[in-house]
Amino acid sequence: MISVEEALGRIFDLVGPVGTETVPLAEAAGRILAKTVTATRDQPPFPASAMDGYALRGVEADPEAQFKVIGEAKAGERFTGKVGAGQTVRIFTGAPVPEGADRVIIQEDVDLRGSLITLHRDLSPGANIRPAGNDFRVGDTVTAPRRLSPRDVALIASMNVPQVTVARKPDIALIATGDELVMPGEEPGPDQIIASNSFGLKAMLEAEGATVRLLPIARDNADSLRFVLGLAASADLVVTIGGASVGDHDLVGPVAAELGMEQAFYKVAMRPGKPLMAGKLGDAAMIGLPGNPVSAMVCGTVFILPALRVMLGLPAAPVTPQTATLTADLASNGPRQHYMRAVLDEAGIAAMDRQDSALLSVLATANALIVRPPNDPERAKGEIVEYLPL
Ligand SMILES: Nc1nc2c(c(=O)[nH]1)N[C@H]1C(S)=C(S)[C@@H](COP(=O)(O)OP(=O)(O)OC[C@H]3O[C@@H](n4cnc5c(N)ncnc54)[C@H](O)[C@@H]3O)O[C@H]1N2
Ligand code: MOO
Repeated sequence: MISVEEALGRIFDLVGPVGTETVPLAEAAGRILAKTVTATRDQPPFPASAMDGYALRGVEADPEAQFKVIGEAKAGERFTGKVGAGQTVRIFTGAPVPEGADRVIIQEDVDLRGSLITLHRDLSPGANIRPAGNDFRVGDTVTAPRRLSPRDVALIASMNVPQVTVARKPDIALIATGDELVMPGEEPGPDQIIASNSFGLKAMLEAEGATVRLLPIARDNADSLRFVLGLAASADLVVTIGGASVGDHDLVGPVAAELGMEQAFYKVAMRPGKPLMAGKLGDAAMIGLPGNPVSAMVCGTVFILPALRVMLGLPAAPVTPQTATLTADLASNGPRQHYMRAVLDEAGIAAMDRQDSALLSVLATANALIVRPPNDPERAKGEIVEYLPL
């Protein structure tokens, strides 16, 4: 059995960036920017008023000084003349500051009578002018790779860039296996249960940026598994669920081998998730997840999400653990790295009572996985432990 770190390294060797596509900016949020965006203009493109008020020559802004209003500048329409001595231009927020003026007096600091303004005795400080290029200049960049936030999208729009090059969404084929499984909404037989892992994993991987195809459930015979694996042929990553262990009906390893899978590893020193396998099946990477629901979701978090990030052009890196203070003792750990379902709150973190890898109700209540290294000794309340947020 290899360590989690070694397994993740071997999975990184199986995957690479899947290529790029161009999308309209309106559809770019959440996508991974693949090509750095460069501003094609300055923002603001001219010195702009930051307030509604009166533009004038700052040296003349003495208390109770008077100015003649000679015109108006609004956002979208500049005043084309020049502001001279004793003159002012009525100006609104976002308007180009007229030539000759270098200060905007806010309208609250002014009395207007006819076409004459008188400044108040106490004036608010500041010129109230945003210099040209104050926000960004031609040539400034939004660098790739990065996941585009709504804030990035607003900035790119402001740079007058209508479409962006992003990583193509990796195509992931998900295959649940087992005679015991039916789809949610179907009528299960007396010995059957509902396929759940595929739905949890689809949600997890799509939230990260993949397109996930749920293929038909493969039955516990080689023909069925061969057939469904055939449907996955064009995928970037094939993920099977279940049938990975050592039982007579655990066929994923043998059938994938028969189809030419080059195995990178089988079995990892982790809990849950021990019977994990990975390899290359044709051009696709293949990951065989254990069937126990919590094992599948934990392996998805620890291995598939980091692999997906590499496929999206992001750096190869494990999920970054965080630290928290234990609010309850922990027993010593065995030889496998243990990902314990836990609840994190303001007081700290505590492992949940039931850690069976079949319990989705426990996983759904958990909001963190405490990471226990192999052979970690007993840990007492108050000690610091590492965890992965869920
Ligand atoms: N003799 C041994 N038995 C087992 C070992 C072992 O080392 N020696 N390992 C155990 C561990 S650990 C795990 S994890 C499981 C993994 O087994 P498989 O990957 O072969 O999974 P299955 O047997 O197909 O299923 C296990 C369990 O999960 C349920 N399942 C499967 N797929 C789904 C799905 N899509 N949605 C919901 N539930 C699913 C399945 O019904 C079983 O209950 O093996 C142990 N055994
Ligand atoms: O490795 Mo199994 O995943 O502990 O239930």
